Amino acid sequence: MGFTTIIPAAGQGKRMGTEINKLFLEVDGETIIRRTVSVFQEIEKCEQIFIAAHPNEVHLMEEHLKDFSKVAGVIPGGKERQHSINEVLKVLIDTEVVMVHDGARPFITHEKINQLYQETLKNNAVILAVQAKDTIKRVIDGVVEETYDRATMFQVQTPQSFSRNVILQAYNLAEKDGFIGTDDASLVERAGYKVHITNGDYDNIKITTHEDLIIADSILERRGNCDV
Ligand SMILES: Nc1ccn([C@@H]2O[C@H](COP(=O)(O)OP(=O)(O)OP(=O)(O)O)[C@@H](O)[C@H]2O)c(=O)n1
Ligand SMILES: C[C@](O)(CO)[C@H](O)COP(=O)(O)O
Repeated sequence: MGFTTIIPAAGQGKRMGTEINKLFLEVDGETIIRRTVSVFQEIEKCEQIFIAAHPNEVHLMEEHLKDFSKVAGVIPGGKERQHSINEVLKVLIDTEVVMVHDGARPFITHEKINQLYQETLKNNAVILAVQAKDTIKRVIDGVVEETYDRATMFQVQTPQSFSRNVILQAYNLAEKDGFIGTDDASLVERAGYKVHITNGDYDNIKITTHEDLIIADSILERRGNCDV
């Protein structure tokens, strides 16, 4: 038994501010999306990878990733990240565990993916998270409403991993209710399941703005370009 990976890659990269989808930008000579896909390609338990691509970039993405044998399909994505993932869920068969991982997080490691997979076999819904380093406050109209106990605050990452029936049920319910969440786990939570966390990695950044490219270079330099 193994798992299927869904990689949402259909965004516009508006906050990056480049003309092309940020996932086609290169970090140290390799595109962000190829870096992300190659980590999953090398994981023995990853059986297949589906990519959600912008409808205008499906062919480009297929060509760009054609040498990855585990890429089983490039599916046209939707308006929001959640819609893109939902389009892939509709074509998924023959898998018991589904991992969703942002195309924009190329520094995920083999160790973290394998750890997450093992945890998903014990619990049906598991996500990577790191302890918040800053104090988190709830703010409305520029005024602080509440300060949270930092010990209970976590920043969540991807991959987020689920038994197939759990993620399918959660996505169907969200679609029925017109609910849009900023991550997959929030859909699973509102469907009534317990979502567990396992230790993430502060290097597992989501490349979102231009400054993140500088951080990306420094992560690669520290890793010597090989430690995944
Ligand atoms: N309609 C969308 C929007 C986002 N994504 C993907 O979801 C991941 C996380 O999204 P984010 O980093 O916010 O990427 P963008 O949406 O491209 O960025 P922005 O919000 O700045 O436009 C990315 O891999 C992105 O390609 C997607 O598949 N479909
Ligand atoms: C799913 C996610 O990466 C968890 O941190 C994040 O919520 C994606 O957010 P975005 O708005 O699509 O960048």
